[in-house]
Amino acid sequence: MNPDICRERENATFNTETLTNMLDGSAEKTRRRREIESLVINDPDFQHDDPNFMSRSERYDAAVKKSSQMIMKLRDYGISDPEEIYFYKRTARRTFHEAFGLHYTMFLPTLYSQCTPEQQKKWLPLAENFKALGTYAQTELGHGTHIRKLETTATYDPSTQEFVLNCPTVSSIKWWPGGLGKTSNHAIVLAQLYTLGKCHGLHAFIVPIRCMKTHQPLPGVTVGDIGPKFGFEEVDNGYLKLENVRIPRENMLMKYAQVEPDGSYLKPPSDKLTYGTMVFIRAMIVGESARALSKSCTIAIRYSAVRHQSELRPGEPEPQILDYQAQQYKLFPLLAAAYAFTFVGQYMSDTYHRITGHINQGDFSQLPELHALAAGLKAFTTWTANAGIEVCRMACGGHGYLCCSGLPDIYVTFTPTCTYEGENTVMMLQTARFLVKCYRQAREGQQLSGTVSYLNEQQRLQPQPVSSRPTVVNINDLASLVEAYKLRAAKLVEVAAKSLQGELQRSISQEDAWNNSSIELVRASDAHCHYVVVELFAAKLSEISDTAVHSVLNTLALLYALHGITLNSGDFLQLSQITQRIKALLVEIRPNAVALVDSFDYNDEMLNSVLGRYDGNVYESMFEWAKRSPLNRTEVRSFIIFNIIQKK
Ligand SMILES: CCCCCCCC(=O)SCCNC(=O)CCNC(=O)[C@H](O)C(C)(C)COP(=O)(O)OP(=O)(O)OC[C@H]1O[C@@H](n2cnc3c(N)ncnc32)[C@H](O)[C@@H]1OP(=O)(O)O
Ligand SMILES: Cc1cc2nc3c(=O)[nH]c(=O)nc-3n(C[C@H](O)[C@H](O)[C@H](O)COP(=O)(O)OP(=O)(O)OC[C@H]3O[C@@H](n4cnc5c(N)ncnc54)[C@H](O)[C@@H]3O)c2cc1C
Repeated sequence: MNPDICRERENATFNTETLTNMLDGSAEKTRRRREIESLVINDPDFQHDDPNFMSRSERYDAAVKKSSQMIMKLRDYGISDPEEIYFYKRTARRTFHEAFGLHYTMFLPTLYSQCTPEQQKKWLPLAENFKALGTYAQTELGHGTHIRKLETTATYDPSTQEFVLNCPTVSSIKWWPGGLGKTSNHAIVLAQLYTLGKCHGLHAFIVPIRCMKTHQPLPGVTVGDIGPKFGFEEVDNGYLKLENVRIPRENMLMKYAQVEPDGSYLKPPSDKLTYGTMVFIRAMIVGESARALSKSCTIAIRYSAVRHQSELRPGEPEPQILDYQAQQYKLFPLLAAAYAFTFVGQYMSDTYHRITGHINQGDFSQLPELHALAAGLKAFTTWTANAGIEVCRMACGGHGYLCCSGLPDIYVTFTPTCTYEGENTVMMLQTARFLVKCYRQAREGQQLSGTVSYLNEQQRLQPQPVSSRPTVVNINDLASLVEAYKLRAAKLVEVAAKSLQGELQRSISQEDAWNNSSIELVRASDAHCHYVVVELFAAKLSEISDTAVHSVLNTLALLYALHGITLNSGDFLQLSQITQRIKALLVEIRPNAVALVDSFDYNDEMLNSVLGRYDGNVYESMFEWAKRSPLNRTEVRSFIIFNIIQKK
């Protein structure tokens, strides 16, 4: 064990196991999680070579094999709890995506949430036993964001009681769905529904695309892989062109909307229920932001504890780079954000399941807030985590640029979360749409609830416009900082609403007024989400009984809130002493930095990082990893180089 990293652990002021148990929910949950992870770690079937040493085809083949093995092994172990399945898979997957990922994350959840009981009876056994292997085909070459303009059509033929699916233009070809290119034999296809000559907008259909016996594309189906990407190399994101493909009427997902045998259309209680799977994934991505950022911080902080470089005081030994204030200022606010997002991810998942429970009982009243919250927090946390992973990589110097550091793979796998499941800017605008509506309701005296109730508070403090009220902050008191973030959010929502109002008074259209206020609208959503994160971090602290853990997390929460003020100082009164306070907090966190990342409890296999190894033996491991590179399997035949030199 590297002596530096041993010393770091000896210096910690709290018990990492206590914090790990808190993050897991209990000591028993930690035990069970580790037990499941060890099933993978000790399984020779999962000890394979680094995908970075493989071609794209080899990576895809390995991913399919691993997906298949996981299915069999989970069955053999009798593991069926979704959270336990997740622990098993994320250990086996390491940083990479699963070949059957979309089947689990979107195909199955769509069947669960949008099939009638009869349809579930038919499709769930097929899907749960992987006879029907599916994906979610919504995006087209011409449209990803603006889904009301998707062009694929599903036209009802009452004479045969079938839908005829077509991609009428090149821009209507389905493009991007994960697992579509080679793996899936079915797809949930989002298409414009036409019946009795009328268009009823976007609906979901189960479309067989490959023969379940031969796996060959079915008649009228052109399908394939879209080619190499920035990352996701083991995933066959694909294209799908449908030409007069006929499916039975019963293949339209009819839990909410129906087409009768005669073609008559029965509308859903809300036309946004078709969008439900997207809200689910957005809500789950918030937790993925926390995991990607916490893994990156684990790697960068452990490495920074064992890396010695440069000279802090002449004549003294080279210090650990973690002792540089600049390195702490890079990493510790990200460590704080990783904890903040861990708590927000738990809150978002709980909120999603609570509200969808109400929706399943027919109460749709909280759907708008759920959509706005999931959209905003998905954008806010992925933008922060995306940038943070790169800061962690660069904080590791040259070795961070090596694939064996794990950071390039974390980055290229995580970065599309800023785009997929709702491009972040578009999501922030969706949240703004909800905030402006709530602001107007508050001004009319309506009582708001949930995460926007602060807009009522600010109205009561009238007549001073929010924007004119000074932000007085007690920088040592988290409650005071939460208030500052609340006031900032209220201020920026008011600024955005007034910008819209001003535009409208110039008698331009609502749409142009909206577009001309987009900067203020996005900033208002960003401020709202930032307030929600700070508020949830503070609320979590009140649940912690262990004083040592409470103290170290309180320090992180103060750092997260104060650092956020310096990043947005234009929105707060710049408090000159904040920087001094941040410096003092960095010093306070320094002895606990390694223990804080240890508490995330990522085993080496899952971390997949030579720099972030638990034992800190970085250099020896880097050398061993490099020697395994395929390029080192053979010596370059000298005459090749010799001939090149000769030709000069
Ligand atoms: C491991 C995981 C791998 C995942 C891989 C990635 C998978 C994917 O990427 S799948 C494809 C994802 N694609 C998307 O997310 C598309 C993003 N675009 C959209 O969601 C929509 O086009 C959107 C929201 C931008 C605009 O939708 P549109 O129908 O035009 O609505 P819009 O006119 O803006 O608003 C109308 C109303 O609908 C509401 N609304 C919009 N979307 C939703 C929703 N999902 N749920 C509830 N309400 C919604 C709005 O709040 C608004 O309400 P109100 O009128 O009360 O203000
Ligand atoms: C790795 C990966 C996996 C994917 N998997 C799937 C999948 O499994 N199934 C699936 O259906 N799709 C999938 N997608 C597609 C993904 O959902 C879309 O790429 C995403 O919704 C963004 O849409 P777009 O590509 O059309 O971007 P665009 O909307 O064209 O975005 C381009 C730019 O236009 C801006 N913009 C667009 N509209 C507005 C607006 N109203 N106001 C202001 N600015 C705007 C955006 O902010 C952005 O800057 C995947 C994509 C990736 C990268």
